[in-house]
Amino acid sequence: MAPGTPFLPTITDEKILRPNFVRDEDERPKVAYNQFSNDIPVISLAGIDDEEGVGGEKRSEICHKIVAACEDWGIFQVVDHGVDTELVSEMTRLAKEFFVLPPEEKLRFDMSGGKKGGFIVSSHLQGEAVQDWREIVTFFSYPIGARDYSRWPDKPEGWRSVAESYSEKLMGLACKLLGVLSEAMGLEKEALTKACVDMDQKMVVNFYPKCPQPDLTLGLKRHTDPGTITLLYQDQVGGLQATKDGGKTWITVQPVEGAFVVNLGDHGHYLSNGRFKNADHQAVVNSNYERLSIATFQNPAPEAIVYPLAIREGEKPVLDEPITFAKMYRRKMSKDLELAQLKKMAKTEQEVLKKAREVAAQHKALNEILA
Ligand SMILES: O=C1C[C@@H](c2ccc(O)c(O)c2)Oc2cc(O)cc(O)c21
Ligand SMILES: O=C(O)CCC(=O)C(=O)O
Ligand SMILES: [Fe+2]
Repeated sequence: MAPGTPFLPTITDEKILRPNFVRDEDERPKVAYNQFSNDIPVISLAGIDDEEGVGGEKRSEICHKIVAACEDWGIFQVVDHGVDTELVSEMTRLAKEFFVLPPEEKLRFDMSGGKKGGFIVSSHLQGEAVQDWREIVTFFSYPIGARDYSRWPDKPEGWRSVAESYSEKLMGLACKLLGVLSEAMGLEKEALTKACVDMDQKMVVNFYPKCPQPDLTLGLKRHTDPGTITLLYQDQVGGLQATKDGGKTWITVQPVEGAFVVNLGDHGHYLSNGRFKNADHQAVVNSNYERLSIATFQNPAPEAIVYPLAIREGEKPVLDEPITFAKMYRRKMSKDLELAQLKKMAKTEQEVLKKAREVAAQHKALNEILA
């Protein structure tokens, strides 16, 4: 590796995890990457476009399943979703090929200096105390007019055209799902997409290399997504975990060939006045296999106003006042950072206290010997 190249999890063969990847005990994985659960429903979308009346029962059955999953977990999987299998496998092939490029090629898109889009180790959040065991490449795909292709990978060949088709198809699928949720809230089909004003879409390709000590770290720490809805394509390795009891118990989502994992983010949660959950999730890694996932985040425009669209009888609004998505996002990110830094300080304090106790015990022992 050229001198000065930053540490990349893809190119190390170290057997001991570096300390900046080691999580506090309470954050470490509790369930194995391949101990799969079927608690998260897998929903076929075949028939979702049927008109009301003849065949309409199929649509209403699908809608019921989606709504129940959103109320229970805020996360579900979809199959028969209409996104071409060939397109998905082309996108995943290119994504895998990107991560095996030499470091200097990936680092042409380095975004650690605060660039909007590109390649980075661990996270979009700079200044986190502990790093995630992942490399990502991220690019902004909607609104189309705002695309900055200079921050999209230009290798492997074909990236741009495949990513463009993939992003268009996923935008369509996301809008379809938001239509279902709008209707479940008693609103017109377009209500949620309209609340996003001009919907943003951002792709994050996550690559989780094999890890020497996977029990000590996470591929992606526990979080909720900030936006409206996220569609995640994952390979068959496994590692996505969800919790609905604040992190006491975790389940590993069973990978399903060709499926998208759909989860609601904070914006979806607030617009439904808390009726639909913002899925609390994380990704764990392992020492046997590398893993790839592609997250498509559907977010409102930064200036879109965030406030519940439907407040049911007897409910209080989950937000005190309307705020813009940009403000909501900034607040979330600075809260996340603050929490991580407080934890780091508390850890340092604990270490200082522990040292002080050890020194005091040594003094006591010495005094006893000398007495
Ligand atoms: O990478 C992610 C994952 C996710 C996220 C949210 C909040 C966190 O504190 C965190 O560590 C991860 O949602 C994202 C949202 C983005 O806008 C960009 C991302 O890269 C991500
Ligand atoms: O890779 C995964 O399984 C989770 C990815 C994720 O949660 C994200 O990118 O926000
Ligand atoms: Fe996520």
